[in-house]
Parts: sequence; C-alpha cells; structure tokens
Amino acid sequence: MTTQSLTDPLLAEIIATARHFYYQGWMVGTAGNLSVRLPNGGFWITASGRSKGELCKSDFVRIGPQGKVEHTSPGLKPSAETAIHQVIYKLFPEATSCYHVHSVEANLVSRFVQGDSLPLPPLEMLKGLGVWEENPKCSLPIFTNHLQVPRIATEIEERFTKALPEVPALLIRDHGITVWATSLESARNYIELVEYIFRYLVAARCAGI
Ligand SMILES: CSC[C@@H](O)[C@@H](O)C(=O)COP(=O)(O)O
Ligand SMILES: [Zn+2]
Repeated sequence: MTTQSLTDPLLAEIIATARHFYYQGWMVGTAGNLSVRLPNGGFWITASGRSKGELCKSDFVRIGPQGKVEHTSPGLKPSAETAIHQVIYKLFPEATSCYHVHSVEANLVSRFVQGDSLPLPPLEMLKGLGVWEENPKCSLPIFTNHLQVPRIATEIEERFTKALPEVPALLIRDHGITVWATSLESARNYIELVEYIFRYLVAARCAGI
C-alpha cells in the first residue's frame, strides 16, 4: 500500500469530522486542530490558520517521527499547537488520533473551578470515555493557557508522567478541549461526549443544581 492510498481515507475522514465540529460551533474562525498518527510514528496535522469548515487534503502537514516537517504545501505551516499533539503521542503510544476544539461551554466550565482539575458529574456518558463505575468520581485535568504553546506541552508532559488522567482528555483554561484515542472515530466520539458533559455542567449551573 502506498503512503498516498494509506493517507487519503484518513484525511478525508478528518475533513468530514472538522466540518461536523465546525457546524457545531466548536471550530469557528479557524479554531482547533486535528491530527492522525501514522504507523512510523509521524503524523498528519491540520495546517495553521485554515478554516476548519472547508478543509481540503492540501491543508495538512506531515510531521516525521523525529518531529520535523516532512511534507507540506507552499505557504502552509503546521498547527501552532503541534507541540501538544507531539507530547500526547509521546505519552500515549497507543493513541492514533488527537483532536482539539474550542467551544463556548469548554471555556465556561474551565472557570467553574480555580484549581487544576474539573470534577465530572457521574453521568452515564462517562462510560463512553472508558469510566465503567457506579457513581464515578473522576475529574478532568485543567492546564494554564500559556502564550507559549511548548510551555503548555511541557506542563502536560510533567503532570501526566507523574499521574495519568482518568479520561483521555485535557482542558486548557479559557481555550478548549483536547482528546486522544486509538481511532479517528473514537476521537470524534470523545469530543462529542466531553462537549455533552460541558453543556450539562453549564445547564446544571443555570438550573441551580
Ligand atoms: C482562533 S485562533 C486559535 C489558535 O490560536 C489556536 O488555539 C487553535 O486552536 C488553532 O490554531 P492552528 O494554528 O490553526 O491549529
Ligand atoms: Zn486551540
């Protein structure tokens, strides 16, 4: 199988997912970035500053296994948040996809707590994120939105090296959610599940629960 025949369906799936997220209002104004890992350890990632509602196959940059840009098109730069995808793939060798989106609700809930963890409500939806417990008490790690993205990546690496998160997701305060998964389909589901939980948290606060 050639690199191209391997890559084309993956990029087509990411393009469809980005369009879906865009129409949910989670990738407006070029926000967010999506990547898929290749068997050699490199990955394709969305180029920086592209409208995520109308991506095409030339809007991706390939990062090699050593972290260098291997394939790009004229005028394209890799996502400004490539360092976060890199550290996720380093920390989670089984992950083959990493998705990051910005929603209003993610930003609201990131201010519901002052500390570095957001307690998650014990919703049935947590099973979709791999939490199979009755009345689970788990939380989502929150990171500071440093201007220098590599600093965010360093803090993710330091924290997750000490203790793995309970769910395959992290929240950057006032910024958005990042998830990782073993397939593109699972990563899409994880984004949807986490965003559902965020909507629930916002609605619960409005309802005074
Ligand atoms: C709307 S600007 C958002 C960016 O600063 C960043 O947070 C983002 O998610 C998209 O950056 P990109 O470089 O296009 O991958
Ligand atoms: Zn972002």
